[in-house]
Formats: sequence, structure tokens, C-alpha cells
Amino acid sequence: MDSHELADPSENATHSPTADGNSPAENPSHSSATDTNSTSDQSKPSEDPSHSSSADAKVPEKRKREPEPAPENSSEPAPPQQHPLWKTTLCSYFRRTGGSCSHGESCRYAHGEEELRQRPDNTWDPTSERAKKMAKIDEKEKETEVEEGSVMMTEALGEGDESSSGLSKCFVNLPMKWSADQLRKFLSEQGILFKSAKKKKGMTVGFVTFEDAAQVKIAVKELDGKSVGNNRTLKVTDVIPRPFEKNNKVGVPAHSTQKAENPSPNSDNSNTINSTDNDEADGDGSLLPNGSILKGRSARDVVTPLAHLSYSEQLEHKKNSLAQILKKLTRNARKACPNGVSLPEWIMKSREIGGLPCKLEGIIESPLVNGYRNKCEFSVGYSLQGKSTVGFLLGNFREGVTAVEEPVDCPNVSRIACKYAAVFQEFLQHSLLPLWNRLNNTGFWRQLTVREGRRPCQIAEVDNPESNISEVLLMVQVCTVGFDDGQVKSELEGLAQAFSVGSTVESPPLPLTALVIQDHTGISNAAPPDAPLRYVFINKGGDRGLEIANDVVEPRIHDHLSNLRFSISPSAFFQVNTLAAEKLYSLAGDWAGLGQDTLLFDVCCGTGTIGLTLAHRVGMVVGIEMNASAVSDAQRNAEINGIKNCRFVCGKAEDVIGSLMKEYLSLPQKQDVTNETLQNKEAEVNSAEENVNSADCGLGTEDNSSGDHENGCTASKSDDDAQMEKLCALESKSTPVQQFKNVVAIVDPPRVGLHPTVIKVLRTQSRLRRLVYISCNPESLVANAIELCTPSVDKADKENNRNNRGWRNMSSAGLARHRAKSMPNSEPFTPIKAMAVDLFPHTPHCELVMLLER
Ligand SMILES: C[S@@+](CC[C@H](N)C(=O)[O-])C[C@H]1O[C@@H](n2cnc3c(N)ncnc32)[C@H](O)[C@@H]1O
Repeated sequence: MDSHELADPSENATHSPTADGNSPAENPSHSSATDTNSTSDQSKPSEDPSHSSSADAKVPEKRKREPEPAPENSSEPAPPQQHPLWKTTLCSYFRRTGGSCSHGESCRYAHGEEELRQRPDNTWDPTSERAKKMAKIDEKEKETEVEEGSVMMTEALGEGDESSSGLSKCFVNLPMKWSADQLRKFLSEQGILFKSAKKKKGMTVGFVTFEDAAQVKIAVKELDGKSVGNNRTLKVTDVIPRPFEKNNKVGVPAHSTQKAENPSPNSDNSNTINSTDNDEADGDGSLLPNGSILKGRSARDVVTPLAHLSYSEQLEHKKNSLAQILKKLTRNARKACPNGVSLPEWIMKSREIGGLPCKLEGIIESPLVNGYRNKCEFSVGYSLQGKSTVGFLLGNFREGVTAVEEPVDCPNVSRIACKYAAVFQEFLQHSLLPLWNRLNNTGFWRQLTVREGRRPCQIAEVDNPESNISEVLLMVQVCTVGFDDGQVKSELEGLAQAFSVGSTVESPPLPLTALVIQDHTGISNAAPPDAPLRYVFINKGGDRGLEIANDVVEPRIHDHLSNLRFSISPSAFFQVNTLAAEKLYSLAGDWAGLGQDTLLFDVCCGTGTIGLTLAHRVGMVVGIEMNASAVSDAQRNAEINGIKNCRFVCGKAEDVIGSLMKEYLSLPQKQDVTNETLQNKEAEVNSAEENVNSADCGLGTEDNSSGDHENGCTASKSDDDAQMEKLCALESKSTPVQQFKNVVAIVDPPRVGLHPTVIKVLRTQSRLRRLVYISCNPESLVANAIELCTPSVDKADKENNRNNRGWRNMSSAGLARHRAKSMPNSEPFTPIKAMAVDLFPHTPHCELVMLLER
């Protein structure tokens, strides 16, 4: 699962001219509201003491007025653009005197909030209302992060009888890597007597049961507050009964009696924790183990923590946060710059823009602010009230939160996705198979993914976004291990029928294209791309209306980006906000400086969205992607859109990029592109457009299996295979290795960023002059850019660097600094400009694009 999967929305889009026909840079409406105002003045913000701090307010008479920046003609008011800090600080005289300041309009300080400008580093005068509001947002964001020690277990945990007698304790803040054995060993080493101890690797909480009250007392006295592992302070707290067990002495949720009849062989469902009643229990009995009352937390708070702000406030907040992260690039590259090597100009000039490595040009808004997600992953689990629920985890499993709440009021989730979650939830109330238990890794039902596909739509049509959703693919994740095949089949049939009925009772009926069952045994719900799939065909005409098949064509979903049609297999990555993704890719294309003599490397290309949408603007695209289904999708997408100048290579970028670059860049440079090539290319683009138009005919029809291969709607399995064979043959035989004058790379890696080998190849390939980095995680962009942009060191320094140990404890930026020192001698890149694109309204996440050149 990527960072912006809505699932725990922790997951994470393409090119074309934007739908309004303007590139973002050309269209001020894209970024004007939040643009950074930077100027060429050399002053540093830190050199400009504010004259409006609260301390100043107390002793105004002691404060010396700073000289105004000298206007060219002292009789004229200073033009605002003369000083980068012009009007970025509130005028305390003006404030204190209720509106009179002897400097009048020429005062460099802002007379009131309306006049106040943002500082070059994207911050606001800390005494201003805007800054205070931003600080509050930060605080609220922190609050919604799970506090260390909060436990909201709704899973069966303990030992029945003992837990209800108060003999169980919750140990909070344990090292994540500890297993139950390590916890037992630790207890024994401390001389603590106990009956049993439970702990899962990856969690910071454990549960210990004692023989009697005396043992409990000693354990609390000896261990509460003790230091464990890496400077963690252990907390020993009461185990709180799961709320639905407070009135149920047996400790089994009412609905789970049914499950007890059909437990998984490993199932532990009857073991639940009941413990001492706690006086501090609130209405629903949800408590922190340390005794404090768990503040009410909703799925909305967790999934969309910025939803309480207006959209413009959200954008401003994101831009500020990004600016702070970007400054790390300057600081770390400065630190990593070898002795005796002069600092690159961009570092020298960073002072003019508040320490930023390059100008942060603004943030492009999402065309759709609500219900924009085309993919939502809903967890299955118990709510705080013990109800089988399909929705979002209320926090982090690692810290002991397993409660799931319905996706109520989460503004990024579409109405259709919510409806399907509700249908599934209703079904689970009567299912004979158990929910997945995250603590003992048993159970059957795990997760529901709802993927929506849209017909081509103009940004102007976003007013009624739902009307553009023409396909829905549902993927239900289960774990079949230990369950009877017959029973599994019967439950899945029941589920298919429930979805089928659920879709048709709505008016208008909800689209329902395919149901896929993903069988996954792993501990977390993040299944590998090759996890086995079964396809359930939904025949809307029939009674039961389904057929489970393993050996037929894989169901897929179709979406449209920049007038191209994309066929997406169930587990392939596709940006979750299609309309905003168009803007993102369009920006990347504009910044990449493309032309017919350009060879574009699309690194981490997924289903080929970036390369394919830019293909008509370049000579050739080489896409690299490790997910085999996504590569097949990319090849298929090239085919259905009639695009012939793309090659997609399946492999880890770190394994293949070196040889691919060598293959394309080691030949002598090619002459100018001939007229003939250009004409061919034009014909290809026209044929792509025709294909899109004809492909549209398949949209809106429910049954894809009857699609017409010729017009690219769908294909039967044999047609697909033939297509693939043709493509592979084409690639291996006839893709001539041409030479191109201009070589650029657009990289769009997963959250962790690029592999060090990829960075090294990009950095040392001297013909690569321009690199556009797209990132959903600005921290990893910064870390990678440190390596790409820091001047290299000579050999002797590298030797010293090898002796450096302790990398395990380094931050990503620290590690990047360290690696930068081992970078082979090569010309560093320069950060030219950056721009954010908001693909994830209501959440703190955002895509960041940076142009690097040399
Ligand atoms: C953020 S997605 C971007 C996909 C594509 N550019 C798009 O926007 O649709 C990152 C992609 O990188 C792929 N990926 C992850 N690690 C990779 C690696 N080491 N080498 C190549 N591809 C990788 C993932 O499978 C995923 O498709």
C-alpha cells in the first residue's frame, strides 16, 4: 500500500494540457492565492528583527525603530518589491496606537492583517492571526496522530477469567521489534513473576497476566516508568474492557457466538479481555491505558485531519509545511559540501528566498475537493461498540489501535464508495465467517477496496463528479487458509449477491463492473501484487447472478487522463485523484522541456500514465516499472491509444536503469528528426485520438467481456495474449535504439524515494541534463535531492567517509549527506523550481514537483 491509499488513507496520477487549456504556470488561477512573493533583494529574514513581538508590546518605548529600506527616491513611498521582507511583519506602532503610524503608507511594516505579506520562506509574522491559526492547525494535526500509549483494541486479546479479575496489565511503549518471548525474557530478567505475556512484533504494546494481586503490585512498582530499549519509558496501565464486553461477562461479542461455531483452526475468538472497571470510563468506556479518558476520535479526524479548514487554508498550510521541509535540502547540501569546494550558487542565493533551495512557486488546487478519491481501501474490524464494521482504523495498529469506524463524513470518500462499504458491512452482520483479527492473524474477512473509473470528463464538469463514474471494481481481501472451500464459495456467492442487489436498489443504480476476491495470508493488509485473485462475475440479469472463475480474463477498470484511455488491473497503481493527476503530469511535462528530439525516461512508470500522456511531445519514452501487471497495463494502454513510441521495461529501476541508459546514450548523437518522422508521429497522435473516441463506446455498458477488440474497449483473454505477444515481439525485435539530442527523466517513485543505485546512475549520466522529480513524500525528495545536488568530493575524502559508522541512527537527510560524500565525481544538479500539486484535499499530503538541471 502506498502512502495515500485511503485506508487507512495512508497511499497515494499524468500529462496533457490541462483541461482549461493552460499550463499551470500560464494560468494564474492555479496558484495565485498562495504564490510565494520572492524578490531579488539580498536581505535575510533573520537579519530583520520584527518590531511587533509580544515582548515588544510590553516595553515599546525601549524598542528602536529599524531604518526603513532606502527608497530610490526618498520622497516616494518605497515600491513593495524592493525589499523581500516588505510588509511581512505587523507594525506594532500601528497596532498599539489603533491605526496611526508616522510612516504612513511608506512604512515597511504591515498596517493590519490585510496588508501583511507572507515571508519568502512561506511563514507569516508569528504574532499575526494567520500564523496563530497555522499553529493551531499543527497542534490539531499532532493531536490526531495517535498519542503514545493510546490503546483502542477491539480485538480479542486476553485470557478470559484472569483479565476480568484485574490481573492483566497493558505494557505500553515496548520496543516494536520485541516478540512475546523477548517480553517474557525481559520480565524474568527483572525478577517479575507473571502467568502469561502477549506481544506482537511491530506493536509497542503488550499484555501481561499475573497469578495474583501481589504479583501485579510488584510489577507496577518495579516497571512503571522504567527505561526500556532505545530510551523508551515503559508505562504499565490497566487493561480496559472492550466496551461491548462490559455488559457481557463471557467476553464474546453477541454476533461472534455465530462465529464460534465456525472458527478458523487457529482462531482465538473466545479469548477476550475483561478487566477491572475503571472509574474514569466515559460514555462508551473507551480509555487510554494510562487511565486518562480517550478523547472522542472519529474516522473523519483520522482520515481527513484538515477537513475543518477552508480549502484555501488547507493549501496555505500545506505550502508552509513543504517550504519548511525544502529548507532541509539547502541546509544539508551546505553541510555536505566538501571542504575546499565552493558552495554552489543556488545555496548562496538561498538566503534571498528565506533558505529555500529554489523558489516554491505555489500550490495547484485539486479540481475536485470532495469525493475525489477513485480508490478507497476500507478495513474490516470491530468498532468501539463491538459492531462488525467496514471503514477506517481510528489510529495506528503499531500503537495498539484496532478499532474501525464507518467512513462517516470523510469528505474525500465518494458517495458510491461509502454505499458499497455499507453494503459489505451489512453483509458481515450475518456472515458465518470471522473478521480478521490483527492480533493473532486469524479470521477471514480483511478489507474492501472500491476502485472507480471515469468516462472522459472536462474539468468544467466536476460539479457533478459522480455522474462521470462509469465503472466500479470491488476487491474484497480475505484469508482462506483453514476454511472449508464449500463454505467460502457459499459466502462469496452471498456477498456477490449482496453487492449486486445493493447496486441496483440505488436510484440511479450504482455502477458495478467486477468483483475480485484477493486471497492474502500476510500480517498486514498490504498484499503483494501477485497475491492470488479470483474473479466473481456479476450477472445483473440472473437471480444469484454470479460465477466464480479462476482462469478467465482478469477484470479491469478504465479511467481517462488527458484524452487517453487507461486500462488498469486490480492491483496496479493509479493516482487516486484523476483530475488533479492530469494537472500534475501536465506540469511535469511543461517543466521537462520536451521536444521531438527528446528521449524521456519515465522512472517508476506504473501503468505508463506519465510517458503515454507525454508521448506525443517526445521522440521516445522508456518506462521502467517493477510491477509486472502494471507493465502489461502500460503496454496495453499504449496499444489501445495507438501510441508507438513507448517502450516499457519490467524490472526494479535499480537493476535496469544503468544498462538502459547505456543502451540509449552510448551511441553517437542522432541528427535532426526528419520531416517524415514528425509526420508519422502526427498520424499516430490522430489515430490515438480516434481510438479514444471509439473506446468510449464501451463505457457505461456493464458487460465488458463482450467488448470489441478493434475499438479498444476490451478484449477476450486470447486477444489479450495475442496483443501482449505482439508487443513483446515488437519490443525485442524492432525497437531501434535511436539517439536523441535531449535526454530527460521524470521520476515518480514510491514514498521511500529512489534507490541509491538509481540516484547514482542519474547523477553520473552526464547526458542527462534535466530531471523532474515528482514525489508524494517531500522528505524523501529532499533526501534524494541532497545526493543529486551536492558537489562531489575528491578521492581522499571518500576514503575518510568510508570509515564513518553509525548510519543506522541517521535521519534520511543525514544518510543522504553521508552518501553524497561517496558520490563518484560528477556534475551536481541545481534545484531550479518547485511546485506543489494538491492531490489529497482534507489530508496533510500533497504531491511536490521539483525541476533539477545542470
Ligand atoms: C507513485 S507510483 C507512480 C506510478 C506512475 N508514475 C503513476 O503516476 O501512475 C510508484 C510506482 O513505482 C513502482 N515501483 C516501486 N518501487 C520500484 C522500483 N524499485 N523500481 C521500479 N518501480 C518501482 C510502483 O510499483 C508504482 O507503480
